[in-house]
Amino acid sequence: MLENMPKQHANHASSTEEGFGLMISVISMQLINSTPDQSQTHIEHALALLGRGGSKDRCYVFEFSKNHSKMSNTYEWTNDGIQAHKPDLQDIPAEMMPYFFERMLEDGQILVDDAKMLPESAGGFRDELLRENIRSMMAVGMYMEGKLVGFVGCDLVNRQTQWVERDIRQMRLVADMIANTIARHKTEEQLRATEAQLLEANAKLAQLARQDSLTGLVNRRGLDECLEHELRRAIRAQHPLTLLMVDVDFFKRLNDEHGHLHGDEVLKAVADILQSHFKRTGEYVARFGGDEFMVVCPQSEVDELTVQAKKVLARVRLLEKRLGSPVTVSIGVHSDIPSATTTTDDLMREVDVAVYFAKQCGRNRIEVNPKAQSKLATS
Ligand SMILES: Nc1nc2c(ncn2[C@@H]2O[C@H](COP(=O)(O)OP(=O)(O)OP(=O)(O)O)[C@@H](O)[C@H]2O)c(=O)[nH]1
Repeated sequence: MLENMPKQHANHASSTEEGFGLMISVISMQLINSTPDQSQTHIEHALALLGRGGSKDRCYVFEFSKNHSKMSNTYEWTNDGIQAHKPDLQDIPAEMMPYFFERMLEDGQILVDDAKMLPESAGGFRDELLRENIRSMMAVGMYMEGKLVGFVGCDLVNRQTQWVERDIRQMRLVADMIANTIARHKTEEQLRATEAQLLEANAKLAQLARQDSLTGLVNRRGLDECLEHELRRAIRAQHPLTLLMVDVDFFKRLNDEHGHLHGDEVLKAVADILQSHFKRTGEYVARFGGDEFMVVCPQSEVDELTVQAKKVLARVRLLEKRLGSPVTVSIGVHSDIPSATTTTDDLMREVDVAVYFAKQCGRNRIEVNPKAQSKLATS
């Protein structure tokens, strides 16, 4: 839109009320539609239009730190041949220009017709203007919710003017529009940040809801979801889905004799052993309940898994050395190439049967569900 306004019209646009009205409506349209990521371009375009329209040499926005102890030049437009100062004007401390900060905070504006005429008390401020060859300058406060947050200003370099009421009025209008735009962008950015934090917190909660806090394994709820997913895949692809149920032997007695904390250590150690054995893509280990674990292995053969399960039995027995109490587990294995009507409950029931056999046959052993053996043998 600004680009559509010819430069010769933009120049001196504010010299008539009509021209100024047009300039304000162009600036307003662009700022209303701008988003936080376009803020730099749109606000600097607004400053350019203000500068060209009012024959200024430099127009800028400064923003104060929260406690008004510092200010930084955040947006700047300079006319052809005029040096830009934005990079040098960052984090300027109030002590460097007490005169300027006091005036701004008290009056909400500063008008300098001739920098050379500034009083001695203007010290650092006057030096800065003269260093930049600025003769006349004007700055008008930007307010958000009644609080001074910065200012919009302009300079004349190597030339001088007598500011009139109309100049101030025009600058105040632009300052209000820019302040509203910055405030809106800040709110939008805060909203986006809050939204991102909420999404992250929700994802974390969802993960926690599926995790067993003692062992860090997937919990029963997570297992149900994963198993459902794997079952559907196995049905579609007609490949075997194998489950191992691992149950610590005489765990109640172990708790009673060595204490609950010791029992927890045993559970964590068994979880670690299982995780280190079943980590092929698609395999996962879950804590099913108190002292029961479930291992889900898609596309694996029973023989292959039985070899792994034997290694697990051996490693669990070795825990006695480290933990000081004898530990063994019983493992039930069930495998099926599921039909369209197979459910996760069917699979769990059958693997439970297998672990029951293992317990009945003396514990510290592996039993494969006979149904799995016969079905796989005939498939
Ligand atoms: N330390 C500890 N104990 C738990 C936890 N969750 C469940 N338990 C205990 O685990 C024990 C499970 O006992 P049972 O189901 O009787 O099984 P078991 O004593 O291992 O007997 P078998 O399975 O027949 O060998 C119960 O005493 C529960 O209180 C836990 O998070 N930590």
